[in-house]
Amino acid sequence: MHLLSGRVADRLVRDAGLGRDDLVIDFGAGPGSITAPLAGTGSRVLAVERDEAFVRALRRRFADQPRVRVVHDDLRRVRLPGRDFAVVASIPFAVTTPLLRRLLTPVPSRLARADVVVEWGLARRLTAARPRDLEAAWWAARFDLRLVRRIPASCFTPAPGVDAAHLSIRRSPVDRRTQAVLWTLLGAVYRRPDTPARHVLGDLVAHRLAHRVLRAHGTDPATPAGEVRIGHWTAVATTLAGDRAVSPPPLPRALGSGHGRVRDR
Ligand SMILES: C[S@+](CC[C@H](N)C(=O)[O-])C[C@H]1O[C@@H](n2cnc3c(N)ncnc32)[C@H](O)[C@@H]1O
Repeated sequence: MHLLSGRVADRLVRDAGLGRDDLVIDFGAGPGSITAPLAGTGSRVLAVERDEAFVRALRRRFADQPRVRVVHDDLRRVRLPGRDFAVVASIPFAVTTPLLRRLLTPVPSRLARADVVVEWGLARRLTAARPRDLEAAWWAARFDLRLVRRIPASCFTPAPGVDAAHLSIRRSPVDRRTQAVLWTLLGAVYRRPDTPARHVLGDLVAHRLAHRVLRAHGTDPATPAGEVRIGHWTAVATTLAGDRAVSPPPLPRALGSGHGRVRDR
């Protein structure tokens, strides 16, 4: 499935706001409809593609552009850069979730920003103010996820059965200690989403502190924990992380690697 018009690719690249200092990855580069405008930004571009014929064509097409490197690999396994990078890509629908897991789950992820095409329904789910599960909450608490626009199925060939969306992803400045608090907090929330927030938080810190912190962030302590907006949980975690009396358990090992899958136990 490839983009028919250059307009969608141009807009994605424009919104990404890249310059010469950036390193950007196009996952599933295909014929290069996104790689080409990316090359025009002057950034260093990695075009990852697993199909041999496309790889050969991409290498020919960008042979005179030393800042474009074509990587023949599977996006689920390719080594990710050890420095901050951006992603601009129309991600193959079948492997969107494994790729997002690699980019958004690990605590040490070097993903700084992404402008990607994903399935419309997935973009809607990931940008809900109240994520429906722990994984979506973990991503939304540490990255600003926005649905930029709908992209009709007719913009692709062959046309998929569903529309797509431009999803914008920007890393939020959440330090490691706050992430440790967040992990414990969100794990508790998604184990008991129907329980009042004050009880869920009150099982982790003193009841008076739980009450005070929830109120300070404009959350009624009686609200079911799963209905509290994700931005409020991030704010609560930030406040608690600043309190030296709070000592969160260490983050699980799976969150430190590039292959983390979010599980709450
Ligand atoms: C939906 S993507 C978009 C292609 C192009 N960037 C565009 O926007 O027109 C399709 C491309 O992803 C490649 N692809 C599919 N699965 C892949 C994987 N696991 N790793 C790397 N490339 C993959 C396919 O070979 C195909 O060229």
